[in-house]
Amino acid sequence: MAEQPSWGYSKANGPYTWVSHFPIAQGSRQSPVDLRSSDTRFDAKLQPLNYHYMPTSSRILNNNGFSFKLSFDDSSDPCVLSGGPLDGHFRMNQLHMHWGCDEHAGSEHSVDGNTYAAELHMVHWNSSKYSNMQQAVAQPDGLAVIGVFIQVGAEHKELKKITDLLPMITQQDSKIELSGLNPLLLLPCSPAYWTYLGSLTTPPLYESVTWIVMKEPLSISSQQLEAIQSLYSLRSGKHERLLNNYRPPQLLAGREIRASFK
Ligand SMILES: NS(=O)(=O)c1cccc(F)c1F
Ligand SMILES: [Zn+2]
Repeated sequence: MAEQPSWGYSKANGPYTWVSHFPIAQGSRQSPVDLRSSDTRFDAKLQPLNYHYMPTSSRILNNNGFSFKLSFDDSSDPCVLSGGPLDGHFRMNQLHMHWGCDEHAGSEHSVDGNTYAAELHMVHWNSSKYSNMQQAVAQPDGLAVIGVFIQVGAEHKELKKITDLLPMITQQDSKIELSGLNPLLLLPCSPAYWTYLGSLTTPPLYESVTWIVMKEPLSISSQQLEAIQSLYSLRSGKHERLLNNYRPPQLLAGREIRASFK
């Protein structure tokens, strides 16, 4: 079996090339999408989201070569999401971000064509139906990801616990302990969200995600955005800045986007 070239975000291996090794890239349930007002419908039956999130104990913050991710030990005192559009309980497995090289592009979802500086993803797996993330990740009802837009403004105190550590993990695969992060403080004040059925936005692009995108963005300082944008990757063998790690919007292909707000 030929070694699969590693995917990435450069011209040579970026989002427009992923279909060659991951044909589902042209599927009918791909993410991200542009959240267009003309495609969204207020759904009064949508429940509020329920978070049973505790300040986490020791966690690993590692860089997979394209982003940093905070992995949670989802066996003990898990952070659990339920309600909203979801059936059952979903355990948080990791959180990570996507960004670009300027503050007006970097999010994956967009709102009526408008993009943000970055987007936080909080990845949960369906612990009511599956035993772990690996089992759930390819199932159509396997994952729920909360997307939170990020714009430049006031400093974000809770995200500072992450951005302060980033200069220490600029090398690919470096890891560092982070404890005491409270994921609840990474959510915006407003409970308003959009929801639709989509996919992972990175290979293998499994169509297994119920997306929940929060309407209200978080603000971080320009210094915090700088720290995020200064992550380096050795993935291509060269020590280079990560210029961007966001996938462009995909076809809605007739899907419905529901809004929890009018
Ligand atoms: N960008 S993303 O949230 O769709 C994502 C990426 C990698 C693994 C995942 F489980 C996942 F959900
Ligand atoms: Zn993501």
